[in-house]
Amino acid sequence: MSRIGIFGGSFDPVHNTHLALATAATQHLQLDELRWVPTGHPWHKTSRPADAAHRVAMLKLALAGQPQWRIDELELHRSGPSYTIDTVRWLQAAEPGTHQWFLVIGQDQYEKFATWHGWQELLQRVTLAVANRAGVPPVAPPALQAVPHALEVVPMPPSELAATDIRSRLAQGLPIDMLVPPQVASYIAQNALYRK
Ligand SMILES: Nc1ncnc2c1ncn2[C@@H]1O[C@H](COP(=O)(O)OP(=O)(O)OP(=O)(O)O)[C@@H](O)[C@H]1O
Ligand SMILES: O=C(O)c1ccc[n+]([C@@H]2O[C@H](COP(=O)([O-])O)[C@@H](O)[C@H]2O)c1
Repeated sequence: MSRIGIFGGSFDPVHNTHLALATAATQHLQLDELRWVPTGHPWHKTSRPADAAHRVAMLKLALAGQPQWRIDELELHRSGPSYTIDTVRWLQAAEPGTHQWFLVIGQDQYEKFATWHGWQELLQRVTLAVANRAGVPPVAPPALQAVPHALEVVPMPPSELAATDIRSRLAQGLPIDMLVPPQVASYIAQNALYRK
C-alpha cells in the first residue's frame, strides 16, 4: 500500500512556502509520493493565472532532485472548471487498490472547504492534510464539524507568503530572491513574467 499525497495549486509562481509545506507533508505523513497538480481553470479565483507552460516549467525547476515528488498535469488537459473531486476520482480510478490518499491544503482552503464542488464525496475519498497558514492552526469550519472526516495536521513554521505578493513585487520591480528558489527567480527574469 502506498501513501500518496495530492497537492493542488495555481503555483503562479511556485514559492518557498509551497516547498516548505510539501516537505513537511512528505515527512510528517511519510508519503511514498507527492503529486503536485497545477490548476487548469481555477473557478474560485477572479484573475487568470499565467500560462500553464510557464507554471509547469517553474515547477519542474523547483522540484528537481526530489524523487518522491512529481508533477501531474491532468487538470491542464481538462476543459471546464478545475474541480478537485474530478482529479481525485480520476487518480483513484487510474490506480485502484489499497493506496491511502491525502489531500494537502492550507488552512485557508480548509476554512472554505464546504464551498468546494463535491466536498462531501471528497471527504469520503481522501484524508485531509491541513497546514497552518500565517500561523492560523487548522480549525474545522462549522459545516465540516458536523461531518466526520479524516484529518491530519501538517506541522510547519508559519509563513505569510502568498504568490499574490510575489506577483505584486515583480509588478513594482522589487526583488523576490528570498521568496522563490534561485532557478525560479532566474526563469521569471528571463521570461519577463509578472511585469506590469
Ligand atoms: N503561506 C502559506 N501557508 C500555508 N499554506 C499555503 C501558503 N501559501 C499557499 N499555501 C497553500 O498552498 C496551496 C496552493 O496555493 P496557491 O498556489 O494558490 O498559492 P498562494 O500563494 O495562496 O497563491 P495566490 O496568492 O495566487 O492565491 C493551497 O492549499 C494553499 O492553502
Ligand atoms: O474543487 C473545488 O471546488 C476547489 C475549490 C477551491 C480550490 N480548489 C483547489 O484547491 C487547491 C488550492 O487552491 P488555491 O486557490 O489555494 O490555489 C487547487 O488545487 C484548487 O483547484 C478546488
